[in-house]
Amino acid sequence: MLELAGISKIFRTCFMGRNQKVAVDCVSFRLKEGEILGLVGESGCGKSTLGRLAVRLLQPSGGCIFLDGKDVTELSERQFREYRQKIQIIFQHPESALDPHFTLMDSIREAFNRLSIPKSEHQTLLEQLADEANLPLDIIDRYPNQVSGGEIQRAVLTRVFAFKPSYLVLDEPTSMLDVSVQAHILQLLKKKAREDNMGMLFISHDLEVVRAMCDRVLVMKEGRIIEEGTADKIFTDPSTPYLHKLIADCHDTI
Ligand SMILES: Nc1ncnc2c1ncn2[C@@H]1O[C@H](COP(=O)(O)OP(=O)(O)OP(=O)(O)O)[C@@H](O)[C@H]1O
Repeated sequence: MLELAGISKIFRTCFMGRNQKVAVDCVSFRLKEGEILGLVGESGCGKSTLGRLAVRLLQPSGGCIFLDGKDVTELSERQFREYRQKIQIIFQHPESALDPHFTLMDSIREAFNRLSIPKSEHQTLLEQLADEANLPLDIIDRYPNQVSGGEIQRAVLTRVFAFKPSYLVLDEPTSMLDVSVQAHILQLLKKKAREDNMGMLFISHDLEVVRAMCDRVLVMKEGRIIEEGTADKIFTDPSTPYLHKLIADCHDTI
């Protein structure tokens, strides 16, 4: 279980930190292994900040993060290293996750090396992971600028799957991809959640996708969670005007 308890993030935004922005305001939720939890809300409400807090890319201003029962909030970067593999994040712009000077294979191999996987096992493991992520092996020696956005995202997934994470934060993972590639990657993620019991925090503007993907949904407004429920309940019976408007705006853009 990944648990965030009363998590806040305040950004100090000008000289001497005199201006401040409360991006996340005392948010609590639990994510079970194998569960896909959606996070929706208007632009700027704090979704990405919350995702980054969950994987400790940002240090919270208050509250606690528990990973499988262990309080990891105050662990140093070195102490957190053993947990880092358990919780991974995938961003909207896949190219930002890969070094442009590395081939796709170099980036994947770097994960194998971090995991101290013997060289003799690299090829078999690569074939297995690339197959899962639908990454064609004939493009593996190319650089990120020589492949499509969908192929980069598949390479990112191959790399991330190598860590066998228990939890994955997905921050708009397919919004830059065309619709057919998007559908394949979403299917793949759902299969992974179910078969490998991976818990996923799925951040998206696309409420249709959230409805199709998620078991439960959190609705965020101005740094707080204002509504929470099963995907069916949230979308068929929204209880706040804010969520009504989000749903209506989403239909208008389709
Ligand atoms: N490093 C930062 N310094 C100062 N303010 C920040 C920083 N990062 C985010 N913010 C502010 O915190 C608020 C929440 O930002 P965040 O990116 O989490 O929103 P979001 O819901 O993910 O938005 P979007 O859907 O547009 O990506 C915004 O007002 C943003 O301007």
